[in-house]
Amino acid sequence: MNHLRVTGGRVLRPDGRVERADVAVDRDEGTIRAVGSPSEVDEAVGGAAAETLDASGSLVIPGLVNAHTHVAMTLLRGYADDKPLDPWLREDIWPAEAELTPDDVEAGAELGAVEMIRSGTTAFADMYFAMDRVADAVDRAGLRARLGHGVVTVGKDEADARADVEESLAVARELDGAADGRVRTAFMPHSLTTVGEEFLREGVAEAREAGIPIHLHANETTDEVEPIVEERGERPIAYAAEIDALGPDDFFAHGVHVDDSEVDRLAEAGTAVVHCPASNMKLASGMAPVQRLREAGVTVALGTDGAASNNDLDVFDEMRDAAMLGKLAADDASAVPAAAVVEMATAGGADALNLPGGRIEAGAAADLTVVDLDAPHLTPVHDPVSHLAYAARGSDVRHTVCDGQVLMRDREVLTLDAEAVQERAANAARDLVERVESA
Ligand SMILES: N[C@@H](CCSC[C@H]1O[C@@H](n2cnc3c(=O)[nH]cnc32)[C@H](O)[C@@H]1O)C(=O)O
Ligand SMILES: [Zn+2]
Repeated sequence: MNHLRVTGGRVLRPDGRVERADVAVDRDEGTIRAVGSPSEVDEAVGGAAAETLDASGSLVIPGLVNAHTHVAMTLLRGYADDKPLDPWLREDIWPAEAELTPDDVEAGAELGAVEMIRSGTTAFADMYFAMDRVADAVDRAGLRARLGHGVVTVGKDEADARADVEESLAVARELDGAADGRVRTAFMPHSLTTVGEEFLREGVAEAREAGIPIHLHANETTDEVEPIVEERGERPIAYAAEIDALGPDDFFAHGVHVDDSEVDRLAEAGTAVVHCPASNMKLASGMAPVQRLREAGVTVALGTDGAASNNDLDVFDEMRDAAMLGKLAADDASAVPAAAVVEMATAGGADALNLPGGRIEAGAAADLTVVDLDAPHLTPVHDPVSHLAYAARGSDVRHTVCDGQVLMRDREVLTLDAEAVQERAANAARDLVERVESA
């Protein structure tokens, strides 16, 4: 067996316990072979020689999952801030995106990949365009992702709108299984208000036939809920169900303005919600009822959303924001506790995206993050799970492993040339802004 051994650390197990253990990874299979004491692991792997990753003084956790982003928006980080969603998109973001080339998308996706690897994220969901270039970046980076082309039909003529739907379906069919199976796909209408009903119905029907899941922005702002209620006399989640977009493999971003009936429908349907607390705070969209969603049995994952509304891709920040905002939203300091946000960022994310990973146990995908606890801001360690939620940062990540491959060792990214990626992205962003200004 071609074997990687993570040694000397403490390991976060699926039941939330933290125990001293080694982890043996079968690199050919990309799976975890054994978790246990050094001698137990020796026995399980038959003494096979191994590459080792030192985890002493560190915590080994499942690779974090960023379940909703637009990764190439790293190029627009800090480009337009301090506005609500609708004018922010229409006045700043969409005009800039109109000038983005496929090369830019690739440069931004690579930058995002470096940022994610460095902060311990091993899997993400991405809604954008030029997705073949995003898939290439995922392939080179060694990450895992569920990718889709975002469809917008408002303001487009019939032919353009239909072409956008067709492109999303084609991308979902063609890219599924790319990067040695680490890329999976979804049909991704942008939202229930930016895609017209007939296009939603047609696209969803085709996606269903092909077994492709659906991802969209849902109930993000009141501006998005009210027109649906006014026009249809029903709330967005009911509308989603009516057009057959509320299935057990589907996952919706935001779910900020969902009422009790919608929470129950999501739970019954098994549709996951990706909570994006930083984006919701920054755009002043509102507070998602995370505690209520979880109590109802909805799978809740965490997402950063794009870097232009966050402004980074660090899932550690998202854990802390989710805990803080969840308490404020519920008016209860015991709501959304540390263990809950850690679960949302790991198993919850993997379950929402229906991707392997999210749990450190024999047979699971070898997607692991090793967090260095030897730092002043992480001392003392009364409770490592508390530290993950409330005190650790992405920069505390030491090693990142995805699908059994070491993507970062001792804070050095191995799969991409981080410096070159950063320089290319900075140049692409500068040129982009020049084009936007002269357009
Ligand atoms: N094919 C579409 C692109 C859709 S990609 C997904 C879109 O979501 C946008 N976006 C980013 N963050 C948010 C958010 O928080 N809510 C809604 N849309 C967002 C993003 O800028 C991007 O335009 C077109 O040609 O316009
Ligand atoms: Zn988004």
